[in-house]
Amino acid sequence: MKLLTAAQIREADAYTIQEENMASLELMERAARAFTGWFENKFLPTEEVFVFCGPGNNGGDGLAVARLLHQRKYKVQVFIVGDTAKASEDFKANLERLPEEVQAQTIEEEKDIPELPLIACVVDALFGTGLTRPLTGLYEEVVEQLNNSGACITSIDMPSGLYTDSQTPEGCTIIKADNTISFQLPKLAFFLPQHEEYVGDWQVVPIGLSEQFVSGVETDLYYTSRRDVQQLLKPRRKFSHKGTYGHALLLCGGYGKMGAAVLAARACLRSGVGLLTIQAPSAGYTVLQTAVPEAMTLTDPNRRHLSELPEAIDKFDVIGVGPGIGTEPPTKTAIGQLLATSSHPLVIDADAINIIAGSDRLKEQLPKNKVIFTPHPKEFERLAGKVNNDYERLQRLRDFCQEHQCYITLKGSHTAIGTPSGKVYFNTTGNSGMATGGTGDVLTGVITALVGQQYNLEEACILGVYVHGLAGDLALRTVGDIGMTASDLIDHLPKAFMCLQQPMS
Ligand SMILES: NC(=O)C1=CN([C@@H]2O[C@H](COP(=O)(O)OP(=O)(O)OC[C@H]3O[C@@H](n4cnc5c(N)ncnc54)[C@H](OP(=O)(O)O)[C@@H]3O)[C@@H](O)[C@H]2O)[C@@H](O)CC1
Ligand SMILES: Nc1ncnc2c1ncn2[C@@H]1O[C@H](COP(=O)(O)OP(=O)(O)O)[C@@H](O)[C@H]1O
Ligand SMILES: [K+]
Repeated sequence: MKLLTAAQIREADAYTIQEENMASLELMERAARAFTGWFENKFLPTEEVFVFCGPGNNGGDGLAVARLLHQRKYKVQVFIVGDTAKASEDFKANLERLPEEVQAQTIEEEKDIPELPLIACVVDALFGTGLTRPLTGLYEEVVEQLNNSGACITSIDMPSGLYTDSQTPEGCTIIKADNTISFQLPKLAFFLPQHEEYVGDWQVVPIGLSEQFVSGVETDLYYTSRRDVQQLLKPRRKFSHKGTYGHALLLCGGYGKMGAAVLAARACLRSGVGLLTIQAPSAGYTVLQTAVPEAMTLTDPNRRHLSELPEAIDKFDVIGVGPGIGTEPPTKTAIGQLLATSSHPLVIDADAINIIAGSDRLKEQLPKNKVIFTPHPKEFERLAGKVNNDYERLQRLRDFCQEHQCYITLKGSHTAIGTPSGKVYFNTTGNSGMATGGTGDVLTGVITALVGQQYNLEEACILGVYVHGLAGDLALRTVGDIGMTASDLIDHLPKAFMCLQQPMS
């Protein structure tokens, strides 16, 4: 699914209004109804609701929401901040529609800002996607007081003060929402870790924006929906055999880190690979043969770390390398040989990333359109350099993928997948239970298996990251977030694939 900029969202609104031959006020009413539907499911009508409205259409939404909540028996108070002389037409229309019983006050100076009860329910309708500059003066003061009030804040469309798709200048005041309910499409800002305390939990509610407009609009930013990945999933064929689904090689494990090889291997097998061979330091032989009996095990001549590539490496369809391998000099040499000689797709993780990050020569040797890197942010920084904020990191991700013609899954709460053509896909599955050692090794195994099954590299990244997060979400239901381990993810991979095989309701 596409992510749109604030400017494109404005165009989508205008296009929809024209296409459906309706008044813009009607689209605002739809938005207000969609928001109110979510609100009713979340908060009981016994709640006293304080709606803070700005001068634009976001404020107009707030006024419409206040009216709808009043109709649904909530006790509502409205506060209009600033000068309404400049207010938008739809704001003015909704102000007129506000029933007399709903108290509406104007905040014209600091002393007008109300003191809220200890447990207050606030709707933030100050600014949405039309924000053009940092909040100052009265707006800044209101937002600061709301943030300090301890109120439960729900933002309409955007937390007020946060830029939709570019870096908000340093030190600006922004609403710290508990929930953000966004219209039709999530906004780029929601996917960036630096905005966690402002956006809170976000959800999207549909308002029927023109599908024709959205399908025609140009963007290189996407987020993955269940529907997107279901379309990628390949059925297994009746007359297929293990040779149909690829022979993967994992170069993983080291003395004291043989578990990384076990996790990657078990995840690879649970993701549909036909055959799996692991090459690991000889100290791992018994461990691997015992823990992963389905895999074949080759031993490196070195007892403790990887020092050689296997013979006949060409027979493999894909090679996953990195988890647990360390950065000893013979391992560095082996990684250099791999990059120089391998004609296969490579899934490169962990210490293999660190080794390449430390050598410009190795970076130059990266085979084009054959490599997937799976770094966490620290590994990415080693590979691509330091950045000052999440927007810079995103740009660096695109630049690196384009320069080296590679794929990168930059791991995190919303893993960002960069492609050689400069596209970025944000993942939408996963949870904080996955923030535990070994879950990255699992991802390496999953993606390696998918490449082995002839998914192209872009598909393997998108599907692999999604199903890995989905396994985490399914594990959440059985073991919760605190007790979740990487092995739980592996155990839930089969169920995750089964979920994707179910038709969407
Ligand atoms: N379009 C539609 O049909 C639909 C839109 N919808 C809703 O509308 C929202 C977008 O509405 P919007 O474009 O009116 O922008 P909004 O966020 O209310 O703010 C703009 C106003 O604020 C002002 N301003 C900006 N920055 C400022 C600052 N720092 N400090 C002070 N003032 C500042 C700016 O005036 P300026 O001074 O820049 O001329 C202008 O007056 C969107 O998020 C969604 O909620 C839905 O109802 C669906 C249908
Ligand atoms: N808060 C979170 N929400 C969703 N996914 C997460 C979260 N924290 C970590 N993950 C996922 O868990 C994995 C962690 O990988 P990584 O840091 O490489 O772990 P390790 O090196 O221990 O295997 C990544 O796939 C990441 O996206
Ligand atoms: K808002």
